[in-house]
Amino acid sequence: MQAVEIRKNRFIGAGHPAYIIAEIGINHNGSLDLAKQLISEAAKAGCDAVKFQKRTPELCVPKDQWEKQRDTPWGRMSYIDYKRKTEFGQAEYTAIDDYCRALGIDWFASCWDEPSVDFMEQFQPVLYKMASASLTDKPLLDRVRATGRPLMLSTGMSTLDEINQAVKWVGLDKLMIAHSTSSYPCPPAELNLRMVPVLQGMFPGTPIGYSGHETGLATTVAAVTLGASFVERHFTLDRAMWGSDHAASVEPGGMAKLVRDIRDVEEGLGDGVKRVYDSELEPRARLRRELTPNQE
Ligand SMILES: C=C(OP(=O)(O)O)C(=O)O
Repeated sequence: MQAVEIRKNRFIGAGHPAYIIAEIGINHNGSLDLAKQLISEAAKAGCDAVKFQKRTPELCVPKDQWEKQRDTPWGRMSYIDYKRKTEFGQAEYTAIDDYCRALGIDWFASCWDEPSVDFMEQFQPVLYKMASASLTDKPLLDRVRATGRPLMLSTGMSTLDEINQAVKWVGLDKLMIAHSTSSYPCPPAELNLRMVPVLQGMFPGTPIGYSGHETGLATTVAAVTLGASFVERHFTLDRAMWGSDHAASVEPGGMAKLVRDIRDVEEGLGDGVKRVYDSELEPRARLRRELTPNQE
């Protein structure tokens, strides 16, 4: 499997530590302060990157939903106004870019429409993520590919035919593919983690990862054991916060544990070459019975 170099000396793929992404998405609830706290906690937990979702609400919300009324922490308002209120713009993303640089953590976004890709380009992101919902959106995939940056393609809610079609459209250059199931939260029975090696078999030269929406941590660690070279989990300060993605997110303590467990598993997997370690010599001498020649 080839690795994709997303920035100088940071590769995603076989032989490199799993790239761990804290998906802030829309869990900042429109607050830059909250976004900064999330970035800081993700960096403390040892994550490689934080991720956001960038949309132009007028292009992403179907027209028949615009005027639907909704209760929000800011009072009752139309769905389109709510989406506008929770969308970050120039000032917030400039501050996020500065903050992430200062903390030494990567950041990028999934872009849900073409102007959002054009907007993100000013920040020269390490990569673009395409959400599972965008896998069949050829104009958007084309726009992202035209940037020449690495692409992480998520495959939730998709058939194998749709995945093959999307890969034909985008090509294999600097491509990474994430297995995912788009249920929030996703029950273990629908995680289907064996799709990680199946996708690896379908696309042998391409780093395969995992974008998880389960509530626990063990299954994300298992995805790494099965070969995922990057993982993404939603991230929140408090799962009880108002908003659609908080409940299926990981809190800072959980994220620190997840990072630690992934790093332990990566180290623990070893190289598969059987050897007797020096640390085993003393127990070996002490615990093995001394056999007489005719017992051997
Ligand atoms: C929804 C997203 O991703 P996924 O489909 O991997 O959950 C996203 O990145 O915005």
